[in-house]
Amino acid sequence: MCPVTEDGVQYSFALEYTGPPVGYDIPCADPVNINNIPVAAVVSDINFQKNITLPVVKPLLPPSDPSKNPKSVNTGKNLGKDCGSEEAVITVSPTSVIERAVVHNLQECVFSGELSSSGLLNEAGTSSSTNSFDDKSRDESLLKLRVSNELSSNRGWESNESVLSSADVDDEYPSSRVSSVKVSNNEFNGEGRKAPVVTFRDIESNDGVGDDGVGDTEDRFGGNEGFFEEEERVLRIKPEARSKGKKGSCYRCFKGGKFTEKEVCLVCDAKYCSNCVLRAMGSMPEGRKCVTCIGFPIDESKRGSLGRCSRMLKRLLNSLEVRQIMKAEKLSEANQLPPEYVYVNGEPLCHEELVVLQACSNPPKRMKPGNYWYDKVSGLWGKEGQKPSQIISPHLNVGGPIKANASSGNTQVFINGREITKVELRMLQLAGVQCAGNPHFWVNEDGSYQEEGQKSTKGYIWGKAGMKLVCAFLSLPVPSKSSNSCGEQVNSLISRSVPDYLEQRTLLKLLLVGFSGSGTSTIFKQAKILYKPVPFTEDERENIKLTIQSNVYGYLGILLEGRDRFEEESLTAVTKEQSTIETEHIGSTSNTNCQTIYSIGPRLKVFSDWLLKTMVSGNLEAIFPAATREYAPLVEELLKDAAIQATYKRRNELEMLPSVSSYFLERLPDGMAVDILRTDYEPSDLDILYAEGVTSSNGLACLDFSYPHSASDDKYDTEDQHDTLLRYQLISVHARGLGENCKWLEMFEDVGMVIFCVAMNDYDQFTVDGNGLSTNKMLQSRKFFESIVTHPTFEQMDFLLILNKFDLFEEKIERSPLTQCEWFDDFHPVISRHRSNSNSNSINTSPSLGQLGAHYMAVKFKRLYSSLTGRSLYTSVVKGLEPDSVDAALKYAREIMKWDEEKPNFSLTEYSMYSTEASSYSP
Ligand SMILES: Nc1nc2c(ncn2[C@@H]2O[C@H](COP(=O)(O)OP(=O)(O)OP(=O)(O)O)[C@@H](O)[C@H]2O)c(=O)[nH]1
Ligand SMILES: [Ca+2]
Repeated sequence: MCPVTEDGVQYSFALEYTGPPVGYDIPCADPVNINNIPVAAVVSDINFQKNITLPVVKPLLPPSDPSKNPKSVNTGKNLGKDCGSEEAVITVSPTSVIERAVVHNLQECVFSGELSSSGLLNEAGTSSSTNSFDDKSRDESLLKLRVSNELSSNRGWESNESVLSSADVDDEYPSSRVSSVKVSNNEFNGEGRKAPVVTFRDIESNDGVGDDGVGDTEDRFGGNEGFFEEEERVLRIKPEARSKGKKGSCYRCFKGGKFTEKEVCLVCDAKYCSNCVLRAMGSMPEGRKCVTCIGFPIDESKRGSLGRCSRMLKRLLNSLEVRQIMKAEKLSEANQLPPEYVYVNGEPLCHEELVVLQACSNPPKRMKPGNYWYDKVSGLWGKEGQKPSQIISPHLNVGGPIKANASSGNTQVFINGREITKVELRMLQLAGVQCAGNPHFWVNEDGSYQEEGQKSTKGYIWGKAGMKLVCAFLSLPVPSKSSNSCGEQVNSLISRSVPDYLEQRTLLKLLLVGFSGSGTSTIFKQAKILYKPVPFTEDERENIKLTIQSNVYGYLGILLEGRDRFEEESLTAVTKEQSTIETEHIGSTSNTNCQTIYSIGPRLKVFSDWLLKTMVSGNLEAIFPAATREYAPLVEELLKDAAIQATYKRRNELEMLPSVSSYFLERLPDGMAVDILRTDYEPSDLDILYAEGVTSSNGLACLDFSYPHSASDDKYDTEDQHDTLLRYQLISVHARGLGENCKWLEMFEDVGMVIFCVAMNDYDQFTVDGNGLSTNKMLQSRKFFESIVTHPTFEQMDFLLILNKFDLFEEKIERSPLTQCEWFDDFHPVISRHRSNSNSNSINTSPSLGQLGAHYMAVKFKRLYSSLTGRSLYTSVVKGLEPDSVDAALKYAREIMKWDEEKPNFSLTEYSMYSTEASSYSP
C-alpha cells in the first residue's frame, strides 16, 4: 500500500514530498474526515460468533496547522467523494438525522476494505514506520478523534438510531456491531514515546454490549466503565455541525448572516441566532451545547471560553440563570480537560497525574491540551519546544523524565539536563551567572544553583536585585512566592503563564516611554482606568492612599516654606516702613510683635517648624503614616489657617509646588485637602489619576488589557469580534529605568510599537542636567527621543509620538512664545483673520495658536524622525488628564499596528498622510 520507489524509499501521506519530481504516478488519496465515520454509531442485534476478528483500521493522522479549525482539514466532501457518495452531512438540529445513504456508503468504505485499497487508511500500512507523524499531528488528531465507545449516551445519535439501524445497514454490515473504538498506546517513535492509535476493540471484550435490540441504548451501554483499561484511552466522535443554510446563517432557522450575533455550541460549533439559541440549547445543563451535544466533550479550542458568558445570553436570560449555566459549563464532568490530552515530557497523563498537577500548591495556569515539559527539580514548566512559562510546584510525579531538547534550546548551556533557550541564557547572564564553557547547571526550586559535579552552591539565580524585573521583561517566570519589589504589576506579568497559542500569537506589546515629567504615568493610569474593569486592587488603593497623603504633606511643606518666606518678606517690608517712621519719630518699637497676614500662632509655628525640619531631613516617610493619626487635627488647623490660605493664593510664586497639587488642595469648598489626610480617606480613580508617584516607583509598569468593544467599532469588520480577543500589553518604562545609553531597551525587542511621550509645555522649562548645566527640557526630551528611535533594538519599529499636556501648552503659548526653545525658533505663525478660508467645512475653525503650535511641533518631530530613520512618525496630540483623549491615542496605536499587518497594501505617502491627519487636535 505504501508506494515504494526503486531505491526502497517509502512515501507516506503525512509527509510532504520535497524531493525531485518522480517519473511515475503516485497514488493519490484524499484525506478522510474521521469524525464523519460513524463507525461507532450503531449497534444492531445481530448475533456474532465469538472470536470474530475484525479488521484493525488505524486512522490517517493528517498533519495540520493548529491555527486552522481542525474541521477544515478534513471535509466531508473529500470523504464523500472518496466513497463515491454525496457529501456527508451531519446536522445537529434535534429533528435532523444522519443521511442514510451517506452512512451506508461510509460503512461500506470503512469495512469493505475499499478504504485500505484506496489508501485512505494508509496509516495502517505504515504503522511500522510511524515516524512519519510528528507530535503535532498526533495532537491534532487526538483532538479530532472523538471516537466514542458510548455514543449511545448522545441523544443526537439516539434520535438517529431508528434510521441508522434499519435493517439494510445492519444486515449487510455486521461490523456496525462494533460500538467502541479504543485507543491503545503503541510505541510511537524511536524515542519510546507512547502514542495513541485508534484501533477497533475486539468484539469479545464488549460485554457491555447486549443483544437486546434497537432503541434500548441506555441499558446496552450501562457497563461502559469496564471498557477503560489501563493502557487504553477511549475517545469519542463528537458531532460536527454543518448548516444547511447559507454561510454564516443560523443553524436552526437558516436566517441571518455572518454578522448576526450568534451563540456557538461548545461541542459541534453550531451557531444559533438569538431567536433559536434557547430552543437549540435548552436548559444548558452543561453550558452552551446543543441539546444533542450534551454529554459530549467540548471542542478543546473552545476551552478558553468556558464560563465566559456572551452578551447575547446575558440579554436572553436573567443573571441568576446565566451564572448557573456558566458554573455548569465550568464544572460539569463532560467539560473537564481529559488527562490524556496533556503530555508532560512526552508522556500522556493519567487521571491521577492530572489531579496531582492541578491540585498542587502552584499548578500550571490555564492548562490546555498539548505537550509540556516539566523540570521536576526546579519546577520550571513550559510548552514543548518553548522557553519556560511558569515555575510550578517541583517534585511532582507526573510525566516522563525531561529531555535535553524539551525547550528546543540551542545554547549548549544546560539546566537540570535541559538545554536552555537563548532568552534564558540572557537571563542567566544578567543574573551574573558564569556561562562560559557550556556549563551544565543544577538549579533547585529556590533558585540556588551549582555546576554539575560540584558540591557548592554558587548563588541564587532569582536572588539578585532586579532579577524579577529582568525576568518580567524577558517574559520568563520567577518562583511565585517571591513577590515584592516589583509589586502587583510585574507579578501579574509573571503569573501570566504563557497562554495558549492563540493568545500568545495575539499578545501585542506597546512600549510607553517618555522623558521624566512627560506624563507617561498619567497615560498609563488612564489606560488602566479605561480598560480594566477593576483598575486598582484594594492593596493598590491602600498604597496609593499613603502616596497621596505623603504627597499632600509634601505640598503642605512647600506651602509652609512659602509662608515663612512671605512672612519674612512682608516683615522686612514692614520693618523698612517702620524704620522710616522711626527716623522720623524718635522712640522705637520692637518689630518682633509685628503680625502680617502670613503669620501663624505660636503653637502652629512650633508644629510647622517641626514638620519642615522633618521633611528637610527626609524623615517624613519614616514617621508617616503614623503622623497622620497623631497630627491630623494640627494639620487640619494649619491648612485652614488664614496665613496658609493667603500663601496658597500666591502659589504661582512657589516653584516647587506642582500644578497637580491644586487638584488635591482645592478639593473641598473651603479649600485644602483636609479629608485626604484622614485615615479613612479612600482615593477615587480620579485622585489616583492625578496622584504623582503612584505607578512607577520602580520605573516599570505593565498592563494587560484588551480594547473594549465599542459601538463605533461596529462599522469596521468585527468578524467574530476578533478584535476584542486580541490581547494587548502596555508597558510603561521611565527614561531613568532604561539605564545608561538605554541599555535595557533591548529587553523590549518584542514590542509591537513604541509610544513616545513628550510634554508640550516643556518648551520653556529648564532643568539642571548632570553636568550642572541648565538645559531646555524640550531639548532633553528630543535627545532622549533620538537615542530611542535610533536604538538598534527598534530598527523598523513603528513609533507613535504623543504630544502631551496640550491643555497646559495651549494656555502657556498665549503668554510664553514657543521660540523660547531654540529648536522652535522658526515658529512664526501667521495669525490671520482669513485663515479660516483654508477650512472650507466651517467658518469658525480657525486654529488657535495652541493648535498651530502643536502642528508645528509635530512636524518638527516628524522631520527629525524621518531624517534619522527614513520612515514616518505617527503623532497624536493628547491631554493626559482627559480619558477620551488618551483613549483616542491608544486606539490610534492599535490602528497603526493593524496597518502594519497590511503594510504592503499601503504606500508610504498614504501612511504619512494618515499620520498627519490623525495628529489632529484634541477637542
Ligand atoms: N495639565 C496636565 N497635566 C498633566 C497631563 N499629563 C500629565 N500631567 C501631570 O504632569 C505630571 C507628570 O506626569 P506623570 O504622568 O507623573 O509624568 P511621568 O512621565 O511619570 O514623569 P515623572 O514625573 O518623572 O514621574 C503629573 O502631575 C500629571 O498629573 C496633561 O495632559 N495635562
Ligand atoms: Ca510621575
